[in-house]
Amino acid sequence: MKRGLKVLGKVFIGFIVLIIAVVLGFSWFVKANNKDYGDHNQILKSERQNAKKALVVYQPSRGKTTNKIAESLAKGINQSGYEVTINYPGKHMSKDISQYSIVVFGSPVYIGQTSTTLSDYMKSIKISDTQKVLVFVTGGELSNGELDKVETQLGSRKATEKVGFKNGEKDESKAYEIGKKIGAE
Ligand SMILES: Cc1cc2nc3c(=O)[nH]c(=O)nc-3n(C[C@H](O)[C@H](O)[C@H](O)COP(=O)(O)O)c2cc1C
Repeated sequence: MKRGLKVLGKVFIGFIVLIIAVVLGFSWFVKANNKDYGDHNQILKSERQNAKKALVVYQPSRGKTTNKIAESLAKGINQSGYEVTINYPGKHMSKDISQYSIVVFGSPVYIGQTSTTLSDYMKSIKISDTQKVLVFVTGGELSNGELDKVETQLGSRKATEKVGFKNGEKDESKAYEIGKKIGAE
């Protein structure tokens, strides 16, 4: 009887430790999604003279999936003749984005949540109706809700295009083609 209670106690403690580890692990991911990672300005130049400009702003993800998608989209837009600026959202970013004809916003999804660093930046800027806006999210189990949540941060206007990347093998080439297409339109 005493031994049985001892085993039960150990199982209970193990269960509590497991729960704490899971909660800490989840909060680590959520925290990363809401962190300002600072200036990571990168410019893809165009060979065209007086090339039109595009901006790709994305929250990096732990495994770099979102980074790869953002870079592929940027390469596609660049291939269509645009000079593309890529950066993370945050306080370092200019609030005047009127020079960009195309603007891309991207976020990973952790526990149903998109990045608040990205949404705070989106809420702080003005986007005109003449600018093309692409919104994307990355996740394993996406529903339309996450994309809509990011689009809501645009205020009264809608995104030109919304894409969810579900961590598939061909996501990077798909992103490249989408970038090329939006740059060519
Ligand atoms: C702790 C955790 C929670 C996650 N929650 C979701 C979720 O709620 N919905 C979803 O679509 N994907 C979810 N994912 C998958 C990530 O969104 C997906 O892997 C995303 O592309 C970020 O990739 P990366 O961290 O591998 O770079 C989760 C992943 C982890 C590790």
